[in-house]
Amino acid sequence: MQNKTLHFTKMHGCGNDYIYFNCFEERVENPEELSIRLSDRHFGVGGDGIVLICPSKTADARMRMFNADGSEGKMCGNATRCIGKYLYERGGVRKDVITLETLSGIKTLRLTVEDGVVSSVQVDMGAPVLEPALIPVKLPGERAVNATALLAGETRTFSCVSMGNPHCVLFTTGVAGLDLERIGPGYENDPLFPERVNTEFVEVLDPHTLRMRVWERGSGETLACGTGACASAVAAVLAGHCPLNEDITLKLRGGDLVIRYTGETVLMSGGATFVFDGVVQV
Ligand SMILES: N[C@H](CCC[C@H](N)C(=O)O)C(=O)O
Repeated sequence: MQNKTLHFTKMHGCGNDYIYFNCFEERVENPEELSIRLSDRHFGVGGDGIVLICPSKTADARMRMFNADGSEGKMCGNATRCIGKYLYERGGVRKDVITLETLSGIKTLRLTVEDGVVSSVQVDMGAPVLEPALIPVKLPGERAVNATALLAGETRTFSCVSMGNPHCVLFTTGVAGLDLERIGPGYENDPLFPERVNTEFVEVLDPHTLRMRVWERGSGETLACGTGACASAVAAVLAGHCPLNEDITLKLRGGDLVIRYTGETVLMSGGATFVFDGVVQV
């Protein structure tokens, strides 16, 4: 049988890089296996996973994203901004307000366009979820904010927030020096989290600035995590480190995101970048 090829576009949001497929034009079979193979930075294209941009009956497009280990994520903040840019500049969706169907509901994207080029995207990420059973995390009570429990082998204080996907946020110092390759898997796979968890390590620089590193479920350390930045900002507001309804800059290894928790919803603003196009044998 002749080898099938697929066209892809490599994009990143703050260095969180994915391999994008336009499924309005080409069908992707077995995305789980494809993500594992193509995410490999030596034997594949290289990326934190793959993202499918698909037709939708209820929005301008539908997103499916797969981590580098093939697991499907229910939401991906950095990918939503890249999809907004892709749809406007290459997908014929010439609107500055675009809707995107995800496994965590329909998100509204507001594009800043300069001379036909999308320079920034604001995503309404929706309300954070704090009920432990909905994150999910095996902790008692109505919310797991500033909870103290055994986590990754030690008693620690942390907050759990879902932005459609599960996050565990720890406030600490010396974030730049953490050995995430060594400690990350212990958090990701802790039995407190029945669906595993994305873990953010956050340093409060001032009431409007947080430094964050992340160990992502299914992809390891990434240079940025949009949902993680949102979860970190919500946890910081709830802990009294940052103000409600004001812009908070999240300084990530791959760039900055601006997050605002209004009390009802979370707004995420940041860039999106085309890197290259290619054709892959599948
Ligand atoms: N690893 C995440 C999905 C990607 C989230 C992240 N890249 C973002 O930008 O939100 C999960 O399994 O829930």
